[in-house]
Order: sequence, then structure tokens, then C-alpha cells
Amino acid sequence: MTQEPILTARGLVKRYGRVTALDNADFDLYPGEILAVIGDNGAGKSSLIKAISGAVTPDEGEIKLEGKTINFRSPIEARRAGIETVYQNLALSPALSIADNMFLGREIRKPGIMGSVFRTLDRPAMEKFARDKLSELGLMTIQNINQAVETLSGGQRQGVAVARAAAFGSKVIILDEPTAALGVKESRKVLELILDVRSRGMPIVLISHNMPHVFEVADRIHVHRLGKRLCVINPKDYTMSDAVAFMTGARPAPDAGLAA
Ligand SMILES: Nc1ncnc2c1ncn2[C@@H]1O[C@H](COP(=O)(O)OP(=O)(O)OP(=O)(O)O)[C@@H](O)[C@H]1O
Repeated sequence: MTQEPILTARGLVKRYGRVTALDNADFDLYPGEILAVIGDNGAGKSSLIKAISGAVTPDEGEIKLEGKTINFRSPIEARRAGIETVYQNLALSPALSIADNMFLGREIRKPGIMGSVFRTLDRPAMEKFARDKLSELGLMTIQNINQAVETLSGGQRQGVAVARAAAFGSKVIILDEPTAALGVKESRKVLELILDVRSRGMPIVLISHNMPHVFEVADRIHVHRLGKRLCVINPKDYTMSDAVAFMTGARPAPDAGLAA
């Protein structure tokens, strides 16, 4: 790789009592790529993502975004810096509308005193923004922007969450098992959306247990095992069963694994 990574981690350690969830873990995400993170249950994938996205503070190690060391104390700080994470159990509010969900915590106020003093929301501006973003990402099968999120299908909900992440000038989007709860058709839509977001130049970290999905969309695959990065493989050079064998320890990691 000739480019510099946009996001790196070196030597991350996270202990929970006697359990070492991250044991000297490294991570690299390059601009414009889809990096899948795979690993067995308990390998430390979630802990890695939580450390990167400010949800937990690592005990040791260094994280850099665009070359600058970062020490997030909360997911909000990470989000402000441009790292958006979409968790499997989405942080959407079911009873609120699509437009409201897209703006949770970043509502647009009316200009002037109505906005600054009375905190009046600029609904037309918010609705237009939400509509524009959803149609940009081909998500306008959603008819009504004021529809409550609880009336959407699982795939549409993921779509709204991804659109929200992509809409606010993020630098990195992290998707935690985005297709785990979805049917075949809906998963397909979400995978297309992921490819679409990448085509806009936004790098994506995709945590998934679904090997066909990983092999379909990932540019590189980070294999996590026993709390650390075991290797990074190119899906063009290996089969799904190779990946599972590395992940489970059935086969040793390839020597050139980090060069993928
Ligand atoms: N809050 C916590 N308290 C105690 N132990 C934890 C905590 N979070 C994670 N662990 C432990 O750290 C290890 C790594 O867990 P982690 O959730 O990061 O793995 P994972 O690869 O995401 O697993 P899965 O695929 O099953 O979600 C596990 O042994 C887990 O039990």
C-alpha cells in the first residue's frame, strides 16, 4: 500500500478484570476501502471497535486518525472527529420519524432568535436534507420522510442509519454486523448501500460473521484472534474456508498476511 492509512491503532490493550479482551492489537484502515473485521466469538472484535469509536478507553496503545493521536473519552467525541459507528441494535428511536432520527442530537434550528433562544427546529430544512441524503444513496423507496422508523423494514432502518452516518461529513464509518438481522433481499440492499458509500470515497469498517457478505464486498480482511490482529488477507487470494481456518487457529496465518 502506498497510501497512508486514515486510521491506525498500535498495541491496544484492554483488560476486563482477568480477561484480556485486547492483547496488543493493531489495526489499519486505508482511505476508500472496505475493511472487514472477522474473528471467532470472543476474539475481541467488539472491544477493538469500541476502543476506536470511543466507547471504551484502552488501557494501553495508541490510536491515530489522519496521523494525529486521538484519545476519545466518549462515542460523541469520536463522532465529532468523524468516526461514525452503526451498531447492530441500531441507535435509532423507533417512535421518531426518519427525518428526526437522522438529526438526533444535531437538529437544525431556525435562524435568528427563534432558533437560538426558543430552540425552534427548522423542520423544512431538516426534511429537505434527510430527503436529499436518502435519495443520494438510492434509498428513496422510503416514501415519507415523516414516517416513524418503527414502520420501516429492517433493511430500510439500516439504510437510514447508514445514510445518517454518511450524511454528516464522516471520515470513517464502522458497521457492526449490519446484515445479521436481515433477510436475503434486505441484506442485498444493505450490501449495495455499503458499496455505494465506498464509491463516494468513504472508508468502511465492516464487522461481520457472514463470510459470503465479507467476501463479496471487502477489499481487505482483518482477521482477529485471541485479542489481536492475526493477519490481513486479500479476499482474492484466499477462500472463505481459508479465512475460517485462520480465524479459528485450524491453520497458521499466512506469512505475508499483513501485506494484503
Ligand atoms: N464489559 C466487559 N466485561 C467483561 N468482559 C468483557 C467485557 N466486554 C468484553 N469482554 C470479554 O472480552 C473478550 C472479547 O470480547 P469481544 O466482545 O470484544 O469479542 P468479539 O470478538 O466481539 O465477540 P463476538 O463475536 O462474540 O461478539 C471476551 O472474552 C469477552 O467476554
